[in-house]
Amino acid sequence: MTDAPLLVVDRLRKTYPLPGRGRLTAAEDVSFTVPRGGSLGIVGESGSGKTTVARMLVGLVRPDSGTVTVDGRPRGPRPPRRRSGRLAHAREIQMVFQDPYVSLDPRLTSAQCLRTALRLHGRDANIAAGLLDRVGLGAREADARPRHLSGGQRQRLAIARALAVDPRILVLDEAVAALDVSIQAQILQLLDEIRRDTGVALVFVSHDLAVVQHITDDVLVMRHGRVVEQGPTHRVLTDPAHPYTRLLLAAVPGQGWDPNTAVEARRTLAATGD
Ligand SMILES: Nc1ncnc2c1ncn2[C@@H]1O[C@H](COP(=O)(O)OP(=O)(O)OP(=O)(O)O)[C@@H](O)[C@H]1O
Repeated sequence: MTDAPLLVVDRLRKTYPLPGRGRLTAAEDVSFTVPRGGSLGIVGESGSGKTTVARMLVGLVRPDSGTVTVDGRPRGPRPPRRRSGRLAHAREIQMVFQDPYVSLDPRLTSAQCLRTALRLHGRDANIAAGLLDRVGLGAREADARPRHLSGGQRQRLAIARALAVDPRILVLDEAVAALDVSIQAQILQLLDEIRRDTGVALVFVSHDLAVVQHITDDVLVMRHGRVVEQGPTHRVLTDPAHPYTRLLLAAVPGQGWDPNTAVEARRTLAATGD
């Protein structure tokens, strides 16, 4: 066990071609670290580049430049060719998406889905029941196919499948955004427990500050592809240094919330060109 960070992301950059000429910079100079068992939130509005960064971490998007290193091992721009290398690569980082429905095989029951993932990674398929139990799914859900599960149950299954691989890092991209608030709270609590029990590190991508508030140690605020602020979540959310972070906080509905204040804050920020 060392004190070196588990995940080191160094100056990731990604551009996409724009229709006609030129390129859009979706991520520019994005750097951060996550300690073993740590949890980092990546927040920002729609289009700020969060998903692009998350996808570069897992290898679904190829960066123009920059590096991702897990436990001292640089991740190549493409998954390794050999099967053993590919499996080891998948064990480093797993991703859970906003809509698990599209990433779950509709033909498999929950138990079959987990057993398949466990076997693929050379693990004991008999621990499937324990994993289902871990995420709060019972015998009925074990035998159900995804279309017969609720949104929250499907997300629990997606988390269990990611855990079946025994990953070092779990990247969750808007993983609770489609769920209603009470189910969101249950899933967030579950993730927090899993982190404490297994030591898996979490990277939590969300447009919702309330979501990262409770389950992340550190937060990174993105705007127009750049990191405008990063630091301990409590500090950033209670004493934000950047006007854009203040704008995001003003936009969170709560007691006494006034949408006009949020709209006005945005106008001011746009006018300063910050
Ligand atoms: N495959 C692509 N081709 C071209 N442009 C893209 C592509 N993927 C993303 N973009 C653009 O890159 C920018 C960042 O998108 P990204 O999805 O990373 O943002 P985001 O913060 O995750 O937003 P959201 O919360 O809406 O998903 C956006 O302007 C988006 O239109």
